[in-house]
Amino acid sequence: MQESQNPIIELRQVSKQFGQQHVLNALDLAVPRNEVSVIIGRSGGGKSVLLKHIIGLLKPDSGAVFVDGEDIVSLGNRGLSRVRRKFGMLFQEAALFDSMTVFENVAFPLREHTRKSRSEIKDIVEDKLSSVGLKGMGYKMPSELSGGMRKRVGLARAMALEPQIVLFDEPTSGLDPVMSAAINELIVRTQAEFGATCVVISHDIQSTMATAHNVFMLYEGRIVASGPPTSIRDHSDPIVQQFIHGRAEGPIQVT
Ligand SMILES: Nc1ncnc2c1ncn2[C@@H]1O[C@H](COP(=O)(O)OP(=O)(O)OP(=O)(O)O)[C@@H](O)[C@H]1O
Repeated sequence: MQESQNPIIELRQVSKQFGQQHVLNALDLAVPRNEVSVIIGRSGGGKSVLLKHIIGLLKPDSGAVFVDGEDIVSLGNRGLSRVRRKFGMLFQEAALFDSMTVFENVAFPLREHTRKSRSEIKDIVEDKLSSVGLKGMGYKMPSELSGGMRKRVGLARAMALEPQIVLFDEPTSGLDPVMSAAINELIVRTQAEFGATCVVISHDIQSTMATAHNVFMLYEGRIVASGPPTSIRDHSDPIVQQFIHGRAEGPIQVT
């Protein structure tokens, strides 16, 4: 099989429980390369736990996690930090350093992880800021920015090391529809321009349908449906239908 056909992230039979609570239940997931994949599911359904397994912040009780063909479950700290270099991550609240300027925030991973010169770093930071529509904004402090702008700075920082995979944790939560559309466009553009694999965690169905090449629905610790947005929209499973149409009535119990 050609490398391009191998999934970039693969979870095989991954189970994880906290106390008596089974969060992941023999979960299988294969994320294709160089596409936008969106993982949807209920609040508290285990999406963040799944994400933490992908970057090795949590280890499964059983099962295997492969990143770029490498089983990461048995890796120690050194191996994990090497693997994590393949990832950029945009956290829910952008997680900027409030005491640093926008420029310093984006420059941070370059200073931490590379030996690039000041002028090289300056060029990269300016390039990343302009690719997220924030050209010339490097001197601002995060507190001076809107929520959407902060997310864009977060994305510029996540892209600074030109990662193979960018993880987005609820990128549109708390944003108005216009700003959500702008962020969605940015995700699609990030994928297309950088050829990155984008993995998005979301319960924003409209954004999912607009951005995803592939949708995976997580329910009761397993992926219960996967495929392109159209196939998810027309899926026959009543659980999928209830979730994507946001109905209170149906097999999913509101607790
Ligand atoms: N370290 C932990 N210890 C104990 N329980 C945990 C831990 N991490 C997560 N959980 C539990 O696992 C379940 C899934 O949590 P998770 O944060 O993955 O949900 P989620 O799908 O990301 O939710 P949301 O959409 O609301 O962010 C929750 O019930 C949570 O309390």
